[in-house]
Amino acid sequence: MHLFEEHKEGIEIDLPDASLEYYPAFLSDDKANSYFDVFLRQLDWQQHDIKLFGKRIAQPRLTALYAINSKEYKYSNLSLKPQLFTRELEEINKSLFERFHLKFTHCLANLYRNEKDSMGWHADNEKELGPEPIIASLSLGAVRKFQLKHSFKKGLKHQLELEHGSLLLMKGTTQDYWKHQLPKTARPHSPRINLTFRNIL
Ligand SMILES: O=C(O)CCC(=O)C(=O)O
Ligand SMILES: [Fe+2]
Repeated sequence: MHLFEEHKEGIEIDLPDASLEYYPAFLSDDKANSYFDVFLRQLDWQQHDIKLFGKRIAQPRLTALYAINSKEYKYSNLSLKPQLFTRELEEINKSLFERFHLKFTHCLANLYRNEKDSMGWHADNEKELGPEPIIASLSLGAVRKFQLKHSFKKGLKHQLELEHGSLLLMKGTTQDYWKHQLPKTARPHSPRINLTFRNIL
């Protein structure tokens, strides 16, 4: 009982100019397993092209956008039209409100099919997210490395492993001062799903 309670606690990741909280067991293993299966089947996974140095290339992952409204989300030269939250996404959104009193309108889902899929260095600082956006990032499936680097102070970096059922909250000035990425890896990995809940104004 006591151990279980401890696991529900968040860990503050202490980095300058950032505000990061990591909840290793935000979801129970059972709940995380069932969400992983549901989202893998249920979400409308698409592979979009992005422009990189003037060339069109396919994003090295699949994505799907969901929301409580029909507001589009623009990022990396893409404008995505959301579908309405599924019952399970609504359930998670509700639990984020109950647990943290955070409200989100959108969920950008990412599917990393294997170790070759990745997301490059970026900050989630689109102006529709408003100043000091809060992003709640839920991880399901394979454990992957998540890296952060300071945008202005050279050499300042951090790395963590995002576990099955874990939640990472990025708050405050994190997006103003830090970039993050999910690198590809050499070691074989099974699929990973990441859900990033965001509030789009
Ligand atoms: O997959 C992850 O953990 C990161 C996803 C991310 O940074 C994003 O969707 O903006
Ligand atoms: Fe991001």
